[in-house]
Amino acid sequence: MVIKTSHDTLPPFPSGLVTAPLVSISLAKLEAGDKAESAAFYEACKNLGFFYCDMSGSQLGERIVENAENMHRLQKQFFALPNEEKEKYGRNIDIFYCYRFFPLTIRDPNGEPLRAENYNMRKDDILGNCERLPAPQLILDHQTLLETYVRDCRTVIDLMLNLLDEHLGLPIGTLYSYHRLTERSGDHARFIQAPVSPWDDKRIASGEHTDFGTITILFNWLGGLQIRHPQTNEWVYVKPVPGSAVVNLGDALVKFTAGILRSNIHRVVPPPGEQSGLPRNSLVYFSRPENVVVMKRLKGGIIDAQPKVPGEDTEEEITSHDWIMRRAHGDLRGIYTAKGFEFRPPA
Ligand SMILES: O=C(O)CCC(=O)C(=O)O
Ligand SMILES: [Fe+2]
Repeated sequence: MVIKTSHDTLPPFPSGLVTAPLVSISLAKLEAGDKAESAAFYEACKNLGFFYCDMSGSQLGERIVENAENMHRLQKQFFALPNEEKEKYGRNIDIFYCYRFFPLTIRDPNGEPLRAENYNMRKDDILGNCERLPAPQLILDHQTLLETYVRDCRTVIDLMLNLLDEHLGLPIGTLYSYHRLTERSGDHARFIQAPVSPWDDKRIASGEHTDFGTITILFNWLGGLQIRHPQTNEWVYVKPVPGSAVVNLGDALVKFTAGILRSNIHRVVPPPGEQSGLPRNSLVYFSRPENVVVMKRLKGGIIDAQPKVPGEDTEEEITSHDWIMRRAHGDLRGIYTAKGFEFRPPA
């Protein structure tokens, strides 16, 4: 079944662009224990670290797609709030979560700099694992949607973690034991909005990154996401596919598996072709290890046979919480690959 989404209300992704070689993995088949699908999933996790997750035919998946559309409507309402209102839930509350914006050099008709914006909602706030950070009434009014969305994304991620355990030769439940839903972690849902803006090499270069958590579930409606093709090193577009999420692995899984799994570098550029005159939204669910987990290779299974990663012996022990903060704001900016950590100072 093709799930109804709002992609067809927007101009189409241009034909003729070089696109990334993402395989499509069926959630319904993974849920049904299909061995060939599970093998294809594991290959994608080792080779590109990015794949489409086709949600059709899965009750859970179809609810996620429907709610991604509801979240998309909610994020447009949120970003349409007056700037002063959004700023009440900004850096004064938390340096990482809540509302963040980056003023651009382009201005609106009133001379105000346009903003690239995001709004980060911690899973622990949404699930009641901690005292809630203040949030606008609009967000509080959508608690059921937010909670369902978080739980559903995590059900998909937890299924994938168990499959990874199996392929890595770890006891089933090993990876989940570092990602328990009830424990504090950096998991969060993110709304993203970029205004219509011209191509800007410097800004785009400063946005190249790998995700630093575990597994990311992404929905977007317009093109603009690009990954660096691991063989050709060219930047290639990831075409949005209605009814599918883009799933990618983050650096925590590279580190836990000493480089068996892959987190691919990616970036976001202005939407291509006919889509270029539109603001761009995306919706992301980031999963991350529990705050207290120490970020180092796991013991057991085929990980033990992995060669040493450069720098592994001399690296200081760091918890997931500190790793995220230092990756986001501090002295650990960069990408983490099978070759080790590559420092990338902000442009
Ligand atoms: O907007 C997108 O399509 C991707 C966003 C992304 O890569 C991120 O927020 O980490
Ligand atoms: Fe990302």
